[in-house]
Amino acid sequence: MVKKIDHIGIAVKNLDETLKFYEEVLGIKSVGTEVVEEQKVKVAFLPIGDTEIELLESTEEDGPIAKFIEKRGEGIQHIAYRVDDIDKAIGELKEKGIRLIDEKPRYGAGGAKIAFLHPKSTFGVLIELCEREEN
Ligand SMILES: C[C@@H](C(=O)O)C(=O)SCCNC(=O)CCNC(=O)[C@H](O)C(C)(C)COP(=O)(O)OP(=O)(O)OC[C@H]1O[C@@H](n2cnc3c(N)ncnc32)[C@H](O)[C@@H]1OP(=O)(O)O
Ligand SMILES: [Co+2]
Repeated sequence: MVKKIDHIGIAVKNLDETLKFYEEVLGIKSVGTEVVEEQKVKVAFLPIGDTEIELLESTEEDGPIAKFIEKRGEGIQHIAYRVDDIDKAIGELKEKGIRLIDEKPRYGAGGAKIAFLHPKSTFGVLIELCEREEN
């Protein structure tokens, strides 16, 4: 079902400050930022090897990233796995009784189709499924 790690999602309080660390200290460059209103986030993508780091800052006080930081502090919030066919993957997971946050794909950054699985059903990790065109 899963092809590779599409990205690792990291919740941060201040995207600009965090970007300085990634770009200037680690030398991993961002390919741009984008606001995804539905998820109440501003994101930056930083490709590294065959995958990407996704830095997420909340745009609203009640968004999932704001809530995560309030409860757990800054840090890794989700792991996104690339799938070829997200509708098929959702169907298979549903059949297996896995708790889905999204029963239908939504649109994420870069126009990807995304869907989240509940961490209570995945041994404690919030998993995002992600279908997109490019590598
Ligand atoms: C832009 C897009 C893209 O890539 O293109 C994105 O990534 S958007 C990325 C941001 N969007 C999302 O995360 C959307 C999907 N997320 C959600 O729907 C929510 O954040 C939930 C995952 C359902 C958590 O919601 P909420 O905090 O209200 O629920 P809750 O307090 O009832 O938490 C239920 C239990 O799950 C745990 N929990 C909560 N968030 C967690 C996380 N990120 N990783 C692992 N465990 C987590 C809590 O500690 C709690 O455990 P205990 O009961 O043991 O204390
Ligand atoms: Co993501």
